[in-house]
Amino acid sequence: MTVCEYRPGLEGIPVAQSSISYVDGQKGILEYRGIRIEELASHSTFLETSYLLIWGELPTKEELEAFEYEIRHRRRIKYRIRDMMKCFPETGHPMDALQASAAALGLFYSKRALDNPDYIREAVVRLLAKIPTMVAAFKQMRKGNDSVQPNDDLDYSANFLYMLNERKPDPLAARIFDICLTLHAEHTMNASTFSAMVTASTLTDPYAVVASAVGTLAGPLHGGANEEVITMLEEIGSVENVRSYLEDCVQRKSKIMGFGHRVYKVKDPRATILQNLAEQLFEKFGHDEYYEIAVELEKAVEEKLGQKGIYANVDFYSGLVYRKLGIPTDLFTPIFAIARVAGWLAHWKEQLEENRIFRPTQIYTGVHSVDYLPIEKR
Ligand SMILES: CC(=O)SCCNC(=O)CCNC(=O)[C@H](O)C(C)(C)COP(=O)(O)OP(=O)(O)OC[C@H]1O[C@@H](n2cnc3c(N)ncnc32)[C@H](O)[C@@H]1OP(=O)(O)O
Ligand SMILES: O=C([O-])CC(=O)C(=O)O
Repeated sequence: MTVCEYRPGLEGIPVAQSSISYVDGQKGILEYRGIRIEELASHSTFLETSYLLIWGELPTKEELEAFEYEIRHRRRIKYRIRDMMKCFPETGHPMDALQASAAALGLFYSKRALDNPDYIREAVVRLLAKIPTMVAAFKQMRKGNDSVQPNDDLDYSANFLYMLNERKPDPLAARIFDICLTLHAEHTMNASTFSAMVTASTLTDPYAVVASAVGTLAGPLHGGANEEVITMLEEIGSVENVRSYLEDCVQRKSKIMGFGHRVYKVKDPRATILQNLAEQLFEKFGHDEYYEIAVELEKAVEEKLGQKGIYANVDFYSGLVYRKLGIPTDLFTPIFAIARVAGWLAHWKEQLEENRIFRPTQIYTGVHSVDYLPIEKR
C-alpha cells in the first residue's frame, strides 16, 4: 500500500470515485452528470435535477411526473415530529432544529433495507419531501404559530415559499427560488458530502446520513457563510466603508465571508448566476441597499486578493436573493440544506453501490509508556 503524505483538510486527496458532478476550478466550470450548471439553471427544475443527480439520467416525462407526484404526497410530517419541534427553544438556530428533526425521521422509519431499490427510492422521496416542511414548520413554531400545511396544488418550490410566508408566491419569485435550489444541489466532495459519505459507509440509515451532513453544512466556513455575508454587509453599512473594512480584515487576517474556495480559483459560476437572479428580483420587487455594497466589496476583494485566487463563491449573492424573497437570514443555510439533500442522497446511493467503511489513518504525535499518576499526586 502506498502511504501518502499528510495533507491538512485532505486537500487534493481523492476519497472516492464518482460520476455525479465535476468542477474545473481554474475555468469556473460546474457540471452535474456532465450537464453544465448554466444549462440546468436555465432549463431544468430542482426536482428534475435531483432525479438526474440521484439516478444518473434525466427522467422521461412519465418518470418525472411520477417522482413529483410521490414527493408532493409525502410532504406532511408526523404530528409527533411537529410536537417535538414545538419543544425546541425558539431562539435556537434553524439548522440545529433541522438536524434534530432529520435525525428524528429515523425513529419512525427505522427498518433498513439498503440493498433494496424500493427502500432507496422511498428514503429519497421522503427526505426530499419532508425536509422543506420541517424548515418551514420551525419558522412558524418559533413564533408560537402552528405550522402551515403543505399545499398540494403547488409545486416543490412554490409550496415551500407558501409554507414559509402563508401566501402563494409570485411565479417569478418561485421560479428564481427553484433555480437557487438547483444551483446548490451538489458540489463534488465538499465537507458536508464527505460527512454524509463517512456516515453512509457504516451502513447506517439515510436519516442519520442527512442529519450528519446538515450538522457539517452549518459551519461558517461551509454553508453557514451565506448568513454571515449578510451580517458582514450590515456591518459594512455603506459603499464608502467597503475598502477600509477590507483593509481591516486583511490586517487582522480574518476571512471575508462569501469569498474563497478550496476548488475555485476564479469566480464561482453559481455566484454569477445568483447575482443575475438578484438583479431580476430587484427589477420586479425593488432594490436592496446592500447590493451596491456587495458589488463594491466584490470589486475590492478581486483587486486585493484576486492574485491569490480568492473570488466570490456560491454563498456571496444567495443571501441577497433570499432577502428579496422575504426569507429571514437564519433560514439561508437551512435552504442550502434543502437543496444539498439531493447531492447527499446521490452520494449515499453511489457509496452503497460499492461500499467500504471510511477508516483513514493518522500520524500519532503523542507520547508512549507513560505511568498512570494517581489523582492525589497530580
Ligand atoms: C458552500 C461553501 O462551502 S463555499 C465556501 C463558503 N465559506 C466562506 O465563504 C468562508 C470564507 N472562505 C474561507 O474560509 C475559505 O476560502 C474556504 C474555507 C472556503 C476554503 O479554505 P481553504 O481551501 O482551506 O483555504 P485557506 O483557508 O487555507 O486559505 C488559503 C489562503 O487564502 C486566504 N483566504 C481564503 N479565503 C479567504 C477569505 N474569504 N478572505 C480572506 N482570505 C482568504 C487565507 O487566509 C489563506 O491565506 P494565506 O495563504 O496567506 O495564509
Ligand atoms: O465544494 C465545496 O468545498 C463547498 C461547497 O459545498 C460548494 O461550493 O457548494
